[in-house]
Amino acid sequence: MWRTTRQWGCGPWRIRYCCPAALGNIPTCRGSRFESPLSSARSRTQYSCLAEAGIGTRKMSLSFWAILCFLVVGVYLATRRFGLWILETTTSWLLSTFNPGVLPGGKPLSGPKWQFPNGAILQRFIDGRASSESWRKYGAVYRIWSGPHPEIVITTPEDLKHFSTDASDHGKPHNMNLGWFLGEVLGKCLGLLGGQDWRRLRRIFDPAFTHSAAVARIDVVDGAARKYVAELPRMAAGTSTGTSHAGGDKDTSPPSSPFNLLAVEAFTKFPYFLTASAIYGPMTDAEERDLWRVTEKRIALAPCFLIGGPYRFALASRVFDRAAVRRMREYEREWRQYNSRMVQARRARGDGKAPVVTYWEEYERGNMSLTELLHTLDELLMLNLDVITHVLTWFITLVADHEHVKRELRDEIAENQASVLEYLAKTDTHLHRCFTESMRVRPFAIFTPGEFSYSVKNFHGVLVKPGTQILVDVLAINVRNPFWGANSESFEPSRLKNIKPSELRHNLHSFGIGSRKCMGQYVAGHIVKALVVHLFGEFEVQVLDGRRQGGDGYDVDKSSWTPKAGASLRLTKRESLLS
Ligand code: HEM
Repeated sequence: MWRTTRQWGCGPWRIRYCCPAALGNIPTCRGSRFESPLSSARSRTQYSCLAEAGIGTRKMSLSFWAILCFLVVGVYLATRRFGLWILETTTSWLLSTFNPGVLPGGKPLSGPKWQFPNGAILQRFIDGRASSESWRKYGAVYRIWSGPHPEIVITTPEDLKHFSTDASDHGKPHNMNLGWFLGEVLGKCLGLLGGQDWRRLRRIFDPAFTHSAAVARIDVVDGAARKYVAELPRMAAGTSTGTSHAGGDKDTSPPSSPFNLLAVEAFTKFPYFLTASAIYGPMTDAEERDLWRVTEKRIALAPCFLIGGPYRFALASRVFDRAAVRRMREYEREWRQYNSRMVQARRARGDGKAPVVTYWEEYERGNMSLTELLHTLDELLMLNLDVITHVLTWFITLVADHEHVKRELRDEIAENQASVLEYLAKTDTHLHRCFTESMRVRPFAIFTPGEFSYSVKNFHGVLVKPGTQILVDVLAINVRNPFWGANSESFEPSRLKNIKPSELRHNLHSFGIGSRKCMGQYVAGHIVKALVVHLFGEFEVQVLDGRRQGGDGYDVDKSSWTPKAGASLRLTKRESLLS
């Protein structure tokens, strides 16, 4: 029995399901049938009208529900199909209208649409090579988005030259335009600071990485490379790919030659621990193990830097992914403790000259904060782990895969066997040309991290606002640039023989521009070249797997933000070229 009127819907769609009170009677209502306790004709008439009205209402309610369902399903499907498109199109329009990054008097600017949830960050870092190619359609200067921030991409040597004119005064945007999560790990490192703060930190950290400091350590680097290469057969026995060519069950004894290695697996730790020893001085096995343990925690945080969305904001990160924030805080704590322990150990063994001790003293004197120190140490080690591994894996893969280049390198190594240390420091050698050429064709970042000028920049008529981040499309400069000729994509170190360094300034991007050039370039160069010399001096190295059918393509390891060589190599011991 109904005692009250029931209604669904609203406005014209409001339907009375059963309305006895309107007639002053109380019918019993069973299902959709009305049964009246009254028997008069009037009552019957009233009830028959009501019954008709009930049937009409029922029909109406059925059509209403059908239409409503249709609408709901339609909106749902349209949202699924076009919601993202609507969101991205609206956001792109809003951003390019209210935050264009360029001044109205100049040429208009186009570029790829803003993409959910972080602009073009993933395409830029994870799929840089394909993006650089597909974004060519936007012209010589175009705009991409980093979250809500406009970033202007330049692609020609003329614009790079113009951008470099005030390079010494370039600034860096807050947290590289990547948001809160990255800022908590790296926001105060020297590479992300500008102005006086950058100058202050660079003065503190520079001395251990100058050209002369790097040359003074070259014997350490050479000795470590020799030892590492000698250990490779043993290491191969313990890795997933380190199988002896002879086949058979895997055992842990060094494989008989030849044996196979994955380039990324085999050549990650060598440059890492050598860079670490440039900061901490000689390290024990336990210290290396501890460092690698903290590093693994840090590696696990890296995706949160690029995904964007909630990770751009403190509160949203905490709400959306509390576990990631907890892991980040845990890493912070362990990184601080690790460095503090290392300083104590150096002081205890009387090694006051280790750079880490000097850095710590600067912190104790108040010349930099603990956050600046720890973030910069992270930059030197953790952030650059991917960079230097990238360079090394491509250097080895490309040389191994070009017979004439490899032959020339072996001959040169043999000629220089009596003076390897001087050989490693030289820059007018085939070895150095191979190093530069591999960075030319396989840059670690297709788009530079970026920086901004404090003055208006006019690129092909586009007037970029001061303070807007500007990126260089490295592939456009290093490869598509007419300066490099028709076969610019191929790995041909001899092409560098007759090019003056001044000509390379705006036609090659390898270690950055102006006074913000890479601080670790000499140390990194020696490490990478030393390993290559000993590797090719002791082994015949061939690319076993990872070459794409046709052309110069190779498999790429995309497990991190730099696209490292994904090749596996076959190593065969040969008569040593080194004394
Ligand atoms: C062969 C390997 C390396 C290459 C190709 C390389 C390349 C670069 C590039 C292109 C920049 C400029 C980035 C920008 O535009 O903001 C840079 C900056 C920097 N690099 Fe490297 N890098 C390498 C290894 C290293 C290593 C091993 C270290 C650590 C010791 C290091 C420390 C730095 C620092 C501190 C900066 C920031 C400089 C500043 O802003 O003043 N790099 N590097």
